[in-house]
Amino acid sequence: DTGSAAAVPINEVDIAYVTPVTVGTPPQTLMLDLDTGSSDLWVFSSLTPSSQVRGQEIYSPAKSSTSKLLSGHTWSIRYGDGSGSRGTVYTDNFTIGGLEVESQAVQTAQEVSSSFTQEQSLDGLVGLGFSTLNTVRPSSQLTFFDNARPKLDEEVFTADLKYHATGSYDFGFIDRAKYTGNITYTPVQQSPGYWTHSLSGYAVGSGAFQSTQIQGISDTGTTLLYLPTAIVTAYYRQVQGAQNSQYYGGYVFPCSSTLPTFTFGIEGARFTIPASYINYTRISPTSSTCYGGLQSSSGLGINIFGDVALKAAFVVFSGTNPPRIGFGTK
Ligand SMILES: Cc1c(C=O)c(-c2nnc3c4c(C[n+]5cc6c(C)n(C)c(C)c6c(Cl)n5)n(C)c(C)c4cnn23)c(C)n1C
Repeated sequence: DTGSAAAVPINEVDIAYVTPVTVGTPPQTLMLDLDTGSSDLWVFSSLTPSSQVRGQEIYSPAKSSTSKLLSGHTWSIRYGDGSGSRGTVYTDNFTIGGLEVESQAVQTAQEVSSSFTQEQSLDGLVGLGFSTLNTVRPSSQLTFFDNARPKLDEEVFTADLKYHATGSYDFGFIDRAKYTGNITYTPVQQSPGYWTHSLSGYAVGSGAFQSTQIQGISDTGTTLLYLPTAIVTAYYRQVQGAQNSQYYGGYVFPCSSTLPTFTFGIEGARFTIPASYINYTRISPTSSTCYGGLQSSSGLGINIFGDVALKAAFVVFSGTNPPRIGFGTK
C-alpha cells in the first residue's frame, strides 16, 4: 500500500505545515502537523475543555463506531518551545492520504497549552519519530508509520515541504517526479528516538565549503534551522546590520538586507537554502526589522534541521534496518 497527502503551510511564513487525516467511522477529518521530531499522535477532542478550544476541529470518539478506549492509559508531552499537552488514549481507524491503519493509538487531549489553543488551524500532531519516544503509559504506543510499515510497498515516507506553497508527504514509495538526480543517503542513529544524522559541512553564500561533521535531527515539526553558534555568527557576519538580540531571542537584521544563501552537505551532495528562506519574518507586521530562519542551537543541546532546511530538499525517511535518511535535489 501507499499514501500521499498535502503539506499545507498554516500561515504566510510557513510556521508549521498541516496535513488532512481522517479518524474513526464515519471518518472525521482533522488537519494535523506531521512531526518527525516527536512520536505521539494527539488530537484536539471532545475531551478537551471548551475553554481551550478556539476554532480547531475535534475528534469525538463517541461518534465513531470503531473507537475503543485504551483504558488506564495516559500521556503527557512537552515540546522544545515549551508548549505541551496531555490526556487519554483511544484506538481507532486512522488514514493519511488513503493509507489506513486500523486501531491506531489516537491520544485525545484533556489539556493543551495556550500556544496550541491560539493556533486555530492546527488540530494536533502525528509523531513520525521512533516509537521509543512515545509518552503513553503504562504501555507506549506505535507511530502511524510503524503501524503502517507491514503494508507499505517500501518502508519509507518522504517529505516534500515547500516555501510559501503546499507540498506533500508520501508513504510507502519514493516519487521520482519530486526530485532530480539521485537521493543521497546517510546513516541515522536512532537513539534516543529522533532522526539523528550528520551534515558533512556547510558554506555561507559563495564561500568555500567547510567540511565538518554536524550532528543533529531532521525535524519537520520545527520551523527554523538551529546550528552551532560558530556557523551562525559566520553567516550573519555577512549581513549588514545583523545582531544577536537578547530582546528578540535570536539574530535579527534590517528587512532590506541582502542575505547570503546557506549550503549544507549530506555526504558528498550539496543543498543550498535560498536567502529568502532565511529572511524569515518581520518581528512585527509594521517593523522593518526581520528575524532570521537560521539561529544558534547553543543552549538547546542539539542541532535541529527544521523546515527552513528541509524545504530546500526532497527528504526520504527510510525505516529500513538500519534506518537511514536521504536527500534529493528538487
Ligand atoms: C528547541 C526548540 C524547538 C524544538 O522543536 C522549537 C520549535 N520550533 N517550532 C516548534 C513547534 C511547532 C511549529 N510552530 C512554531 C510556532 C511558533 C514559533 N509560533 C509563534 C507559532 C504560533 C508556532 C506554531 Cl503554530 N507552530 N509546533 C507546532 C510545535 C508543537 C513546536 C515545538 N517546538 N518548536 C523552538 C522554538 N525551540 C527553541
